[in-house]
Amino acid sequence: MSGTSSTLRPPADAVAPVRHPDAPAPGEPLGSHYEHCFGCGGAQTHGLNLAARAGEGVKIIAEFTVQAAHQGAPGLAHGGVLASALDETLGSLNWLLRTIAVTGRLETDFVRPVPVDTVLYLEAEVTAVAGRKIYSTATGRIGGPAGPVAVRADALFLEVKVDHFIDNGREEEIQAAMSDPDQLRRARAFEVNP
Ligand SMILES: CCCCC/C=C\C/C=C\C/C=C\C/C=C\CCCC(=O)SCCNC(=O)CCNC(=O)[C@H](O)C(C)(C)COP(=O)(O)OP(=O)(O)OC[C@H]1O[C@@H](n2cnc3c(N)ncnc32)[C@H](O)[C@@H]1OP(=O)(O)O
Repeated sequence: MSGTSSTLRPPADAVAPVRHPDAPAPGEPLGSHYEHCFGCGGAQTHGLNLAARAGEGVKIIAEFTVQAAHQGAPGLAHGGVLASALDETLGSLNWLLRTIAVTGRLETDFVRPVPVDTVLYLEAEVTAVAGRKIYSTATGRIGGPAGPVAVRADALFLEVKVDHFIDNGREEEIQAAMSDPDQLRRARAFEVNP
């Protein structure tokens, strides 16, 4: 069973996404946007350690290897972890638009079980933009980049200002991030007019 709810269908006045001229070149690794990010941060022992790179157009390609710490049923990846991998890949599209956006809605189809040690080959693409709304879609394949689809998702991201994090994040981490020049540099990479 699959399907997408009407809130994830772009409105009639939506426009095609535009890759920002200063976006990372196709093939370029994106690195982590925040070292403590569960999805891409190197400082998270049980995180996904998802490695993403820019694709052509407004596309991202990423890989994630399912670890024993990611199990739900014996020897199988937890569905929430797989949804996180899709969410992280979709979130990485921000690098190509140079926009800061957060997930508003994420709809996931779990098509095939994904065993521990499996490499999930992920691809995400922005399909349309309408004002602050960014519509995107992603797949996760197993057995190789052209293997069968195991998971897929459609999403709506909402553009936000950096204040979204400053106003809502726990004080301790916000202070640490704001006093880290490397973190500020990464945050600026998402802003059109840094
Ligand atoms: C100095 C420190 C800096 C540190 C930062 C460093 C780096 C960060 C930079 C970039 C981050 C980059 C990458 C991140 C990568 C991966 C992470 C994965 C992504 C995530 O994991 S991120 C976490 C999960 N995410 C949230 O934590 C969001 C919580 N949430 C909210 O914060 C609000 O909910 C928000 C902002 C989403 C909306 O709030 P809002 O007030 O701005 O907007 P509003 O409600 O007015 O809606 C406007 C129009 O969107 C429609 N709309 C809204 N929500 C909708 C929904 N859910 N479904 C369908 N339609 C929706 C309305 O219906 C209306 O539509 P219309 O205009 O047609 O009426």
